[in-house]
Amino acid sequence: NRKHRLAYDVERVVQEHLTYVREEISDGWDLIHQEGEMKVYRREVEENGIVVDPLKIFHSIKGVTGHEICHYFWDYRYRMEWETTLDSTKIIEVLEPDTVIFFQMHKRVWPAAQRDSCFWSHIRCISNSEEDQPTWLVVNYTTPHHLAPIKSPHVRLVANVALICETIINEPPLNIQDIKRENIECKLTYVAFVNPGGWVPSAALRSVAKREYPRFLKRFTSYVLEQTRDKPILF
Ligand SMILES: O=S(=O)(CCO)c1ccc(-c2ccc(C3CCCC3)c([C@@H]3C[C@@H]3c3ccccn3)c2)cc1
Repeated sequence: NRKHRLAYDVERVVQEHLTYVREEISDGWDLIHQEGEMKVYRREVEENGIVVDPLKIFHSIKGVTGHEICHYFWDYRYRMEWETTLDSTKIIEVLEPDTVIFFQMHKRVWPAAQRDSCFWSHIRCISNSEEDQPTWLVVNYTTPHHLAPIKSPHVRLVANVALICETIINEPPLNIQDIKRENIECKLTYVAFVNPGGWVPSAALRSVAKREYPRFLKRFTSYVLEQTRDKPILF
């Protein structure tokens, strides 16, 4: 039986991401940016002349767990502290404790019209059978909502975004409570399928994406490091 009206959609999209995240970077993906452990790949795709380039970022961050990364990404309370490309974000519906619906106003990227987005956002822990750490993930997926009417001149973004995290414990000490932050590492995969929802100059959008995604992920992961530095590890 269904937990809420979007439960089937959430399940389907989560399973899709779990299937594709393991897919090796095949040909057709260009490495467009590399910075330390961060590798940013993009495929150039246009639909009806609109740039909808899929984006895939691999990154590993020492000193935090996948649970901590997903917690700070999903929880709206922190969003405006790390998201510099938003004018506003608000929860418009809580479907269940780990699934909410957000409405966001994105900062205008001249000369394009201002974008807004409405998506369900779901956080989940997937504990695999082996003893190693579970996988944590967050999915943000566009959904219509009566409290998020599309109002001109704003253009509704269409987004399917996932942040999938594994936690690695390097040189595990004998008992788990002795694990220190220098023993842990989060390996994350961030995928974003963003359709700007209306025409944007291709070159402009590609250069904005190339600049903004690495910046956004770097700022977000630095924010989590600083928030968790002196807190007990959240596995
Ligand atoms: O990871 S999330 O779910 C975090 C929750 O907020 C997410 C991240 C990014 C976006 C996003 C929204 C708008 C735009 C463009 C489209 C036309 C004009 C603005 C872009 C383009 C790719 C460039 C971009 C990339 C990163 C950050 C901002 N800008 C991306 C949406 C959701």
